[in-house]
Amino acid sequence: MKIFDTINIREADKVTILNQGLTSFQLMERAANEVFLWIKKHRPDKETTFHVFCGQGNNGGDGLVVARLLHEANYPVWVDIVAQAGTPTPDFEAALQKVKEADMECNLNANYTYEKDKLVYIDALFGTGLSRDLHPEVVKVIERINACDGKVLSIDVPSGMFMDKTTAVAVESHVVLTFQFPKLAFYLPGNSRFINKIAILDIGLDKDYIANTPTSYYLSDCPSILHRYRPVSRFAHKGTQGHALIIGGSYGKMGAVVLAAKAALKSGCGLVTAYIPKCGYDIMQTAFPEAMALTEGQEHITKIGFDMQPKAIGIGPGIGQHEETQQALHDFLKLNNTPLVVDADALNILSYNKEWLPLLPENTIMTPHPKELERLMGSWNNDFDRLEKMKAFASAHNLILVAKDAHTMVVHGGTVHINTSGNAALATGGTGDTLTGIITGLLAQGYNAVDAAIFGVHLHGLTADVAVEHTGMQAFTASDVVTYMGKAYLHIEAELHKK
Ligand SMILES: NC(=O)C1=CN([C@@H]2O[C@H](COP(=O)(O)OP(=O)(O)OC[C@H]3O[C@@H](n4cnc5c(N)ncnc54)[C@H](O)[C@@H]3O)[C@@H](O)[C@H]2O)[C@@H](O)CC1
Ligand SMILES: [K+]
Repeated sequence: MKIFDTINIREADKVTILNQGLTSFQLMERAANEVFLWIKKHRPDKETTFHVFCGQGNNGGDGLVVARLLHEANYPVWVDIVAQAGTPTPDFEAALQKVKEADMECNLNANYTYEKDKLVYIDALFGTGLSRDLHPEVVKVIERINACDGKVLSIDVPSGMFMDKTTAVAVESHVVLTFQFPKLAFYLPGNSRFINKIAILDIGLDKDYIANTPTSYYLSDCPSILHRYRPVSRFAHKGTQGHALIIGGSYGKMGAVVLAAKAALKSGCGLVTAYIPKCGYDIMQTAFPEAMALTEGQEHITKIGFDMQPKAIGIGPGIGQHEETQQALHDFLKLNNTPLVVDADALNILSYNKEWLPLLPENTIMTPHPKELERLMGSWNNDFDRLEKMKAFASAHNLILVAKDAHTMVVHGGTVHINTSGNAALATGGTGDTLTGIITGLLAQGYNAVDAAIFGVHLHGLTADVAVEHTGMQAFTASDVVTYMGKAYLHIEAELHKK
């Protein structure tokens, strides 16, 4: 799904108005009606009081239309218009006129009469048009909303959130009902406290404009990753499903390579070989009998060489940073042309030896967590700066960056795919190793590198989404990524058959 910036969203509005023969107020009414229908579906009881806070731009106009529709449907509604939140737009004025005609409680001076129970706040102070810092009075309103017990529904955007720069103060919303497109700012780590759930409402914007307008940002939700999925052929055998090689492990860190190897096999590849130091031989053969094992070095890897021809290689889980291992990595990279996934200490070794980066095959996939990312490409000033630096780094080295976070981002060329699957259960040791295994396993099966990264990240998150119902959040472990991979695939198959 495409993520557009504010300029493209405005353009999409204009094109829609023109092509569908609408007025801009009719589009506002259509958008607000979608919000109203969502509320009616999710809040059918009519005892809830809706307290609508409106600014005076078009977001405030949306708020007024929603308030009127709720009133007409016999919900109790209060409206406060906040004078310092924008200057009235023509569509806001039109919406206000209709509110007045509907004879509703509408508080033009905004003296904020709060009720205690059964309260839902509708946040319509600012939308995508916020362009400068908030007036102190608006900050006060937002702080009061955030301090209250009621549920907060934000229309389009949590008010106060900037679309293209760092946000200091914004509404902490429970659900953002956003129009047509997900917004980039929703998925940035610095904005996490303002966002809980996001519902994307289709307001019928021009389909051709959406399809034909390029963007750098995409959301990877389940429907949009389906075209990257390669179901297993009826004629498959272990030879056609690909052979993955996982290189890693050192004394005390064998679990990482066991997890990665298991995840590679469970992702669907035909064969997995683990290349490990001798101290890990018994561990690997016992913990994971399906894997073949090659050993070299006693407690850490001192050389990397093998006769087999894997389809893909994942390197790094548990490998450590011993000097001999560093040299072994360098010598391996000089000779290797096989598609590669680099993780953990292999990434750290590369961070200390950036002159080795040109040795990586084109489209090598790197899977750094935030600290590893910083070591690789330097620090960033804010989330937007981080995005620019990731795009520059991936392009400069012809790499695919998988920047792990609550919303993992897959960056290649100038394009960023933001993942939506997964949950906080994944914040536990070893889940990164399973991601390396999954992506390596997919590469081995013949997925191209971009598909392997985007689909693999989604699949990995999905294991946690399907697992938590059974494991709970706290008790989920990296081994559960492996255990629930089958269920995650079944979920994807079910989505595929819905189409
Ligand atoms: N296609 C869509 O997405 C649609 C969007 N609509 C709504 O229109 C909104 C955008 O409307 P606007 O562009 O009017 O912008 P907003 O309603 O977000 O309000 C910003 C207004 O206040 C001014 N302003 C900016 N920063 C300010 C500040 N710190 N203090 C005071 N005033 C400030 C701006 O000049 C602008 O007029 C969307 O978020 C959405 O809610 C809908 O009405 C129709 C369809
Ligand atoms: K809003």
